[in-house]
Amino acid sequence: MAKKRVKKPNTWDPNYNKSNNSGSGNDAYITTAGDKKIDSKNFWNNIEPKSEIFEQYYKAMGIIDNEEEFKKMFELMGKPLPTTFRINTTIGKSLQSLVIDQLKELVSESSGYKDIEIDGELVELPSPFSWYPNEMAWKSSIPKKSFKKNPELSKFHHFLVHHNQQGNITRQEAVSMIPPLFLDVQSHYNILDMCAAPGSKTTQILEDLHMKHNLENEEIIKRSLKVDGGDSGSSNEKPSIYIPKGCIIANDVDTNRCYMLVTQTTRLGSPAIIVTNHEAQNFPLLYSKNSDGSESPIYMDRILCDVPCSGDGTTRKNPEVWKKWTHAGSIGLHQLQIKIATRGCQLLKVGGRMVYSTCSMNPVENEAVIAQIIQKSGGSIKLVDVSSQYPSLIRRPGLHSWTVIDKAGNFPTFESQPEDKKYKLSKTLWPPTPQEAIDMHLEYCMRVYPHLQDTGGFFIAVLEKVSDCPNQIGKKTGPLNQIDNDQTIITTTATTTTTDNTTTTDEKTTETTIENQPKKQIKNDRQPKLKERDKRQKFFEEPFTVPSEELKKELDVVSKFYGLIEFPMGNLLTRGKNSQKIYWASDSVLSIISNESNNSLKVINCALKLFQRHDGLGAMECAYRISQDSVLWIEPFLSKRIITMTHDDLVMIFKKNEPFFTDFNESICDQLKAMEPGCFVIKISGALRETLSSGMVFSAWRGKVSMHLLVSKQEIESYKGIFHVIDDPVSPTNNTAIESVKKDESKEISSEIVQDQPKEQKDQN
Ligand SMILES: C[S@@+](CC[C@H](N)C(=O)[O-])C[C@H]1O[C@@H](n2cnc3c(N)ncnc32)[C@H](O)[C@@H]1O
Repeated sequence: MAKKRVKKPNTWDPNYNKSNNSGSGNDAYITTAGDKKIDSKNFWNNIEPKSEIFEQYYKAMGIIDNEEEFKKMFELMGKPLPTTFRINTTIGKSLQSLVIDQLKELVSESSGYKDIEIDGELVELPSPFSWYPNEMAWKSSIPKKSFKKNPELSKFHHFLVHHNQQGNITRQEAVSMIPPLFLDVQSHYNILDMCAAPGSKTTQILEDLHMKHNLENEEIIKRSLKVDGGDSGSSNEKPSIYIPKGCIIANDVDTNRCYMLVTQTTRLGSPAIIVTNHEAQNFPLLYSKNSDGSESPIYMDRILCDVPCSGDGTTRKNPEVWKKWTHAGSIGLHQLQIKIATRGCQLLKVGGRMVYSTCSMNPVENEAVIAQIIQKSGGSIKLVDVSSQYPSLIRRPGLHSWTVIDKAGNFPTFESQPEDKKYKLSKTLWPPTPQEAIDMHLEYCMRVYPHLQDTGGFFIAVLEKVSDCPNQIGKKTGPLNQIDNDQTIITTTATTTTTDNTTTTDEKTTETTIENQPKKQIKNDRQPKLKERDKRQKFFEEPFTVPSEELKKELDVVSKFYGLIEFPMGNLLTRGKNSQKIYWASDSVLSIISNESNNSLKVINCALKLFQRHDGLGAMECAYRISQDSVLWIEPFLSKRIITMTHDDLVMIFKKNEPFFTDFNESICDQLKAMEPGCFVIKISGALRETLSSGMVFSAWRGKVSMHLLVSKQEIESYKGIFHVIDDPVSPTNNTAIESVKKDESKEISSEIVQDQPKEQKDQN
């Protein structure tokens, strides 16, 4: 389904990250590469990109044996990152190729994009990454200040802003795109993203989850357009096939960051997502109900374990790393990383794949963690050799040995530590024996160093589960088979502070195996105990539920009102007492949410908001409005209350805000008059890209004599800019307009994150 996205914040706006204060994850840049601020002392906050102990540590570690190369790497680590972005896959294949064609044309030599010099320096051409499939990811090293200085460059900037606004491209750091690629997502998979916020990888995975059906159904889209001339929006094909069978559960321990996840993923508008708020190391095993009433554990097909880390590969966007780097940073996180990865292994399906990643180069957070989980797994977890996948991605093999150094010295082995230190540093920090390292193929891990392809530093390991783990949860096996050996309860007394994407953790851990628990308690308690801290941090989110019989009757009225044809009414969920909001869930999401055995799942948000009830507008046939977030999805199912308009009609609506029916041509005026008051859908006619708005869909309100769009003010202002209803906000000659739109967008982003998100959650009733 060719989907055009709306409500995209402008991530090229230098105010963007300041206002959303996302502060972490791989895409939480303070500003864009090449921006004036990056080059100035402001970006580095007067921090000199240098640290003796940092450099010395990696030199001693011998991660790169060639001295020149090592020097080159550290020099680059003190320079800003290029701007990188992905073309979204959910927009459909035709639109994808159109965006790529436009990009190529824009940066081609024939467009005058040759030997452009700015301030005496030759500008490098934007180009696709050779390792990313189908030219869907690009890099640009053009400094922002240059956009104003050259008309060809300003056209490129215009392109970026426009397509970002339209949701056709997403800004994402290059290394952050790697782990989802190795997850090898299929649309029927259940996927768990254990530490997901702010959600750049989740978004990419979610797109992949939807991609297969997009490719498969491209032909179907064309056929249905032919049948109805492309303007009625209805289709002869069953539209429900567009929804992936699987789902992604995006989890994060930090509630505020979970709301960022909601913002990121809502933009994609998917019914196949659940956002949860758990400690990843205690993430509960979920169950599905079988037709005979029994239950089966849901093991995940894919798990992304992008753990909190010291982030010392992120110096190019987080200059603070230079100031804060210590030996202890990685050591303090090592145990938590092991626990999260261990839980991931327990929740993984046999035959499933888990990708472990960090934006740290420290083996203590990487190979040491992998070695430990393989050793503990009794042969059930293996590293996968992915050297033949994405061969043009330049990477170095995982290390077989390393040294553990703390600020007091350098300890070649665990045993060589002074006695008084031994209780402080865990043995797992040290490398396995050389033979063990060979046997577990630590070289299959991947190290991406900044200088290899002008990125940040990153570590990725692809693991496969070949059999049940020794302490497999959810299995009634072995001596513990009288009870549902569900959990190894990990009680972690931890103070986890997350700043940017570095996390400092001070923790003491006790693992209590099932034997130590009173039987009765375990039997009745499938989910891990809430930690004291979690109990204090009460969970206020209202649960999602399946509609009551009474609500189902109301929804039948809604279905008739909009003339829904073949819409999966059984896949609806509601939230809160008054059922004001109705959500559309994929089969997997529905199966998880509707099973009361999963009630302890702390769901922040899930599925796709479809309808919102608005009472108090006087008597009307249907009080449920279609949410703008889901209008693209529901439009193919509508047989009523849909009006096709032209680009010019849309521009007129933007100009007048609330035009009278009589402001439209006779045909539209008659259609409006013939409708009962209430929500309706506007589809803009025209073949792909015939006009800027062709194919766009809007939720709208039919009043007594006039109509208006049910779209936020900020979005309307952005559209006005794009459609030249006001001065072009991205024109290089119109700085005042740029500033005003940027201001609005930053307001929108910050209010979405700071106010709307929690509010949205609060009034889910
Ligand atoms: C490196 S960031 C993840 C970036 C994210 N995967 C992305 O691509 O946008 C690590 C995340 O782990 C979260 N975190 C820290 N400790 C955690 C825990 N015990 N369980 C789950 N999440 C945790 C942090 O809040 C942070 O959002």
